[in-house]
Amino acid sequence: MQKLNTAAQMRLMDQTAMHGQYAIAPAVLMENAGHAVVTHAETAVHGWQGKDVVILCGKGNNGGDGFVIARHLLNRGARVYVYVLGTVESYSPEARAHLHTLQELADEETCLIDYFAPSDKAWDRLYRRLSSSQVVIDAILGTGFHGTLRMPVSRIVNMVNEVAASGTLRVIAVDIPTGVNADTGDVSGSGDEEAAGPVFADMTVTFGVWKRGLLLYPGRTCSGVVVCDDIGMPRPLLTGREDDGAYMLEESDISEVLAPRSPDSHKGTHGTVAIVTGSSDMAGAALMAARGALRSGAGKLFLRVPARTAPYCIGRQAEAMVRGVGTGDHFTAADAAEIIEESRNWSVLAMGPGMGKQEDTRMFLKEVIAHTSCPLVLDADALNLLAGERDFIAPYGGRIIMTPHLAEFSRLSGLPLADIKKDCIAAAKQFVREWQVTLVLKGAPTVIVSPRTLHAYVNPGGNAGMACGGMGDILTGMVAALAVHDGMTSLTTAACAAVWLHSAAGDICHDTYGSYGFLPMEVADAVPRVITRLEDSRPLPVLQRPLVTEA
Ligand SMILES: NC(=O)C1=CN([C@@H]2O[C@H](COP(=O)(O)OP(=O)(O)OC[C@H]3O[C@@H](n4cnc5c(N)ncnc54)[C@H](OP(=O)(O)O)[C@@H]3O)[C@@H](O)[C@H]2O)[C@@H](O)CC1
Ligand SMILES: [K+]
Repeated sequence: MQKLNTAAQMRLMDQTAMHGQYAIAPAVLMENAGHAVVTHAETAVHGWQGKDVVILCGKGNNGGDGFVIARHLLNRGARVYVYVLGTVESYSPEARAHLHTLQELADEETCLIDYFAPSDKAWDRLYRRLSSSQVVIDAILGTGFHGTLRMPVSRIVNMVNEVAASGTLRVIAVDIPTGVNADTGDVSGSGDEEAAGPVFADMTVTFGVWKRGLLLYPGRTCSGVVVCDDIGMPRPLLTGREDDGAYMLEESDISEVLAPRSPDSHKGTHGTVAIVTGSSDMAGAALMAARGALRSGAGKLFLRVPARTAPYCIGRQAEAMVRGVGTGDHFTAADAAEIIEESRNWSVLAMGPGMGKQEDTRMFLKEVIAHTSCPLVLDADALNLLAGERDFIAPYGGRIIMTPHLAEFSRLSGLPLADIKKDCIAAAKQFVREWQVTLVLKGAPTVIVSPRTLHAYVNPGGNAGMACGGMGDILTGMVAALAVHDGMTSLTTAACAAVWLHSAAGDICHDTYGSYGFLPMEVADAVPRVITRLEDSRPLPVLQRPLVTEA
């Protein structure tokens, strides 16, 4: 799991490293940061030897990193053209010290320093320099960026993007591309066509831990390949958990919690999953949720649909035990007692996909939520029906996982879509604080929030081919099956595992089909392959390791 920090958390981390108990000299961290960029980017630019490199150094510490980078590039045989956008006096002591060293190395041949003062001539010179170079280092702004890029930075960034678009210039961003908000992934110029956009980098070398903006869209599209270097930060600062924590899920997090099946297990051991959903014109949603659960290892699967929907479901998924409930084409309050009674034998109950938005289905739903005791997964129409029902839901929140996509989340929470998109982690946390449920906010990326810790877990996987009706229904079934999987310590853990497996299965389909036309059922069918891959990569427990290995 990788920590995802905000700019403020990064500042605190830097301050603690430098001025707290660890007392690391500020110039040392900057030195390590600059050196890290040169090292990590070397392969991406096919070696520095003989390269012409433009280094754009802003007036903050991101610019200071640029001075260090210039020095190391000289040692590796590059020619550097350093553009200094601040005044010498305005730099921090450590940046000024590194600039001083660079000034001592300046010459006409390999190390040109340009104290950039905008004029027609200066713009022209910069454009020509960018056009004749192979690499540009974006050390203009880092975590200190806010708002919309101002002159002269805005014009410099436009120029970099224009020249890079011709394909001859590689763009390496220092810490985060200039113009990307480190907290939210929002970018300069979004929603304002007149304003300058952010730098579009081929690679970003980020320091200490990931910044949230590198993973959240649209910032993610600007970051290229991201490499994180610890730059020698003390380990407790890199791994410590913060109150307002956010973390990026990794494969190892999931393989850790997906315990291997015991050889003497049976279907009863692997959870009895119930899916109570569907309506007459949406039987497919119920079937897809069922397939998601079955492909994720549900031991037994009960599918309960409205009576008139049942003929469309019976026999379509042979492993599911299907029965119609009531007499109509949607659930009504009168159907609740039957489901509540049956739920005593179920380990988990999922509701919502294709359920319809009838008023009496709302009554059904509330009755079932209030009178069952197993974990509940609520998706799609269940969420539409529960819009604004915070006070009703919160007392049951500890056993509820809600899985809205952005539009459902907007209806449910009452938050405008634009605000959610602007800072989806903050919106998700605020919601969980109030509703007390485990939240899976589906989107690119999907964010999971725990009601116990309010930590947010961001899933980096998945692809545009998954933007298709039915993908969410598959996930609903997967979340339900994993909620009762051995080894899941909480509903949040199960939700994280399901989301990660779902996207990894989607990525397998993407490898086969590309971004168009693979089906939700195919994603479900790829899940066992992902689980097998995880099992194969898991180190054997000590007792299962062979004592003698043959040479
Ligand atoms: N020990 C450490 O701390 C370490 C830090 N490190 C490095 O420091 C970086 C953070 O440095 P930082 O805090 O100095 O901020 P930084 O990103 O350089 O920018 C500040 C300048 O941006 C300007 N500015 C803001 N918005 C703007 C806009 N819209 N348009 C135009 N200008 C705008 C703002 O101007 P102002 O708005 O204040 O007038 C201010 O002058 C971090 O990303 C990492 O690279 C590493 O060396 C490791 C050790
Ligand atoms: K930068």
